[in-house]
Amino acid sequence: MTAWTPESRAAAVDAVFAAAPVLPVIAIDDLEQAVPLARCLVDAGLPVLEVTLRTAVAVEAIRRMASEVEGAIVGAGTVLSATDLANVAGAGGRFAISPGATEAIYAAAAASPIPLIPAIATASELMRGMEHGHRRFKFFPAESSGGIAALKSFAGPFAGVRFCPTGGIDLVKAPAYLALGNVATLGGSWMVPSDALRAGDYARIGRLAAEAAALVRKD
Ligand SMILES: O=C(O)C(=O)C[C@H](O)[C@H](O)COP(=O)(O)O
Repeated sequence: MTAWTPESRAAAVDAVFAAAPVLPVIAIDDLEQAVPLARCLVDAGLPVLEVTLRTAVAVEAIRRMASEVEGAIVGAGTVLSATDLANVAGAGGRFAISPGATEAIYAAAAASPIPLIPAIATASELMRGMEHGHRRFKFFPAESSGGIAALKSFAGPFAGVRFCPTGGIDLVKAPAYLALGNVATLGGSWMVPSDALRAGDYARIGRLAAEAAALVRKD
C-alpha cells in the first residue's frame, strides 16, 4: 500500500464517520451473538460498529460481522498495541480506534492498511497526533475531559481537526455534541446495554439503536 498522507488518512476516516451519526461501542462475550447483534444494529440504521478488544472473542466477532453482515462497516475499539492493530486488519476490520495513543501505536498506524483513529484528551496530545499525520481523533473520555466546552476550545487553534467524542455520552447529551462543527460522529455504549445483550433482547437494542440513528449532526 502507499503511505498515508494526512489528507488520505483523514479522507479514509471521514468515509467511516460519514456513514452514521453514532458508533455503537460493543463488548461481546458470546461469539454466537456477533452476527445477530451486527444485523440488528445495521437494520436499525447504525452500520458503523466499534467492537472493543476487551473480550476473548472480539477479533473473531469482527471477522464474522465483517464477512457475514451486509452493510456493516466493522472496526475495533480498545486497540492498545501494534499486535491489536494487525489482528483487526487481518480479521477484515475497516478501522481501528485506540483509547489513547503512544509512539508505538503511531508507528504501527503508519504501516497499517486500515486507518487508526487515536484518542486524545488534551491539546498537547492532539499536537503530537498531528505531528504523526493524524487529523481525526477520538476525544476520550469526553465527558470527564471537558466535554462540549473542551471541543469548542479546540476549534480555534485546531481548525481542520474533527473528532469522535466518546465516554459518558448518552442519547440526551448527544445532540449538543453533534451540533459542534468539529464533531464528525460520536461513540457510545448506551444502545447495547450489557443486560440486554446477555438476554439476547435484540428488540430493545434495536429500539435504542434506532433512536440513536435518528440523531442529526451538523455538516
Ligand atoms: O474501549 C475503548 O477503547 C474506549 O475507549 C472506551 C469506550 O469508548 C467507552 O467505554 C465507551 O464509553 P461509554 O459510552 O461511556 O460506555
